[in-house]
Amino acid sequence: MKMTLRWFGSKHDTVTLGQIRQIPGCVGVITTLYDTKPGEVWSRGAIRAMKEEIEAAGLALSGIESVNIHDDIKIGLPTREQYIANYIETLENLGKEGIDLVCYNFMPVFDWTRSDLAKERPDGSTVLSYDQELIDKIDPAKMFEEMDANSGGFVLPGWEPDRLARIKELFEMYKGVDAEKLFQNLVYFLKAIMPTCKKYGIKMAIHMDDPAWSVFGLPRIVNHKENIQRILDAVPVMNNGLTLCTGSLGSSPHNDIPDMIRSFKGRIHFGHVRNVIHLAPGKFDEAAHLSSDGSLDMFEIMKAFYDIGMTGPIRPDHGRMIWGEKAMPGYGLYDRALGATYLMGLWEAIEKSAKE
Ligand SMILES: O=C(O)[C@@H](O)[C@@H](O)[C@H](O)[C@H](O)CO
Ligand SMILES: [Fe+2]
Repeated sequence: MKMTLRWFGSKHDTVTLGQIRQIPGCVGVITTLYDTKPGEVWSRGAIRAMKEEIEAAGLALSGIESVNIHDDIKIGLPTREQYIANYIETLENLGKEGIDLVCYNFMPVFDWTRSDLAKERPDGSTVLSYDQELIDKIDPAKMFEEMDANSGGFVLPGWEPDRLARIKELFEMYKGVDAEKLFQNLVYFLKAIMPTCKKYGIKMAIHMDDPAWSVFGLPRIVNHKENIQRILDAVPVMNNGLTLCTGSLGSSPHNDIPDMIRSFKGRIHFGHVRNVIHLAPGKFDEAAHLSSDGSLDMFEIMKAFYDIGMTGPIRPDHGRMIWGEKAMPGYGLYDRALGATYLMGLWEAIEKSAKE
């Protein structure tokens, strides 16, 4: 396991590489070219510059999160061919720069969804939270405005404003796309990119849907054990793998996460580890990483990662906002640093007791 932190680049992030370097045990960052749009080709020069900046700060570029997938690929439009060709070119440029891990998601229209980006918890910290009853009252077309108004001026990953203009049109375009069609479109995409992934040893790591159930009537296909296994089986090569996100899977109390980690052994290339607290069906808050602060058993989760011989990067996923920090919701420095050191403490204990 390599401990890493997500970083949005010096133009967009309040957290610096120098600060990340000082988190004990944190060896790399997971990053992206935040200014690129889904469907655009990433130039080799831009990738190299990003890598050099990170390495100059004494850290590794441990993977990309995300190279986003254009909606035409998810919908399965004829125009997907060009966007797939562009994606392949981006993968080639990443491969040539020695980058071998790419996280992405296959959620229609919206990336992760929350009803509140700064819900106050009893200790005064604020967290991202989800309440299905509140979401049901929101007009999906207004969702971008809601998120934007609550984001404290930061551009949220997956909620880039240029998508706002197309929201109604996007909903129209997804009308004929049910879960089966979405799955077939994912398989089509994966089959098309696999030769390039094999050539450069690139591990594609699909992120789980968040929350793990259908939102605004849009289909979900990466949300529970059987669905995820079906994706792995459809393209049964190592390069078709997972970003195992405990917070996304953990939004549903029905997901047995340690069991899923064990059964997906060999196909988990990246881990997002965070805790959530279940409040009622369809209602949860993000919590501190500590097991006792939420509903997930982080010891069992880290133990499962240890048992499968996880060698890829793990990052503390979203953190709470604490100590007056002003940062992108979920992505402040302080609580993610606490999370990283806590997870490394669990790992050290598991590792040492396994050797006794
Ligand atoms: O990790 C998470 O839960 C989120 O921050 C997502 O935005 C995630 O980065 C994407 O779904 C991956 O493509
Ligand atoms: Fe995640």
